Amino acid sequence: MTDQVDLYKKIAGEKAVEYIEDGMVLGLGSGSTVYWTLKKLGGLIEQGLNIKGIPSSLRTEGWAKYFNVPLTDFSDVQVLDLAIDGADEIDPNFNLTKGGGGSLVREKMVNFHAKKVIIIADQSKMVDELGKFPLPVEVLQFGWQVTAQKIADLGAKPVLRERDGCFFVSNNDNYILDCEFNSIPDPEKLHHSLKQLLGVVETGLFVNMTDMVILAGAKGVKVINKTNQI
Ligand SMILES: O=C(CO)[C@H](O)[C@H](O)COP(=O)(O)O
Repeated sequence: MTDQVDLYKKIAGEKAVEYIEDGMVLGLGSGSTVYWTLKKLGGLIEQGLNIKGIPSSLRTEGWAKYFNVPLTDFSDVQVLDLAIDGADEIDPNFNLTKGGGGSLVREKMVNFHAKKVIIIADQSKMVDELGKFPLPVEVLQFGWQVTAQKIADLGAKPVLRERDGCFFVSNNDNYILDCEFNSIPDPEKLHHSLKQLLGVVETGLFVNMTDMVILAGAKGVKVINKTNQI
């Protein structure tokens, strides 16, 4: 990642806090862009802002604690006011590919239960069609080989994710298959086809869940609402 991309992530991440209001319960997404939101949020909390958040990954939980962001969970609140999250790809209909960091199940739960979802990203994440970024699919460890074969039958090349020479294990103790589809013309249809396969826990396709996208790039920061998309 270039310093420039890092800067765009910081700009988008910090911009998102403008939509946070006192008393809100927040969904705290995952990834390096969200890091900047959490850092900025920590500063506002120090100045008296009163919010609490549900983290969508153990990594986010660690950052939130570091920045003194009060945390809660679904035993305490069932509806969140606002979720702020990153993405790996965003299409013109605001469908997303997520899960590059391996937290897609918790991210989807947090976003699904939020009244409003804001996605923050650098400009490069905006694409004409999803699919260049291999689609992360969370699967049970048990029998992952047969699940991978069934996904391959749908036209993908699934690769079991590894980190540091070991199989990557998600926060939910599952594996991730990074599935090269190259082109995903109908994200909703593909999501449903994958969900029908035994062994698939969740897909990284987030369809019809995003209300606003904040994109930062060479031309500055752009806030795009679902109603006036590009
Ligand atoms: O879906 C995610 C993690 O599972 C992240 O939101 C996505 O990978 C974007 O990350 P980053 O902000 O680091 O580019």
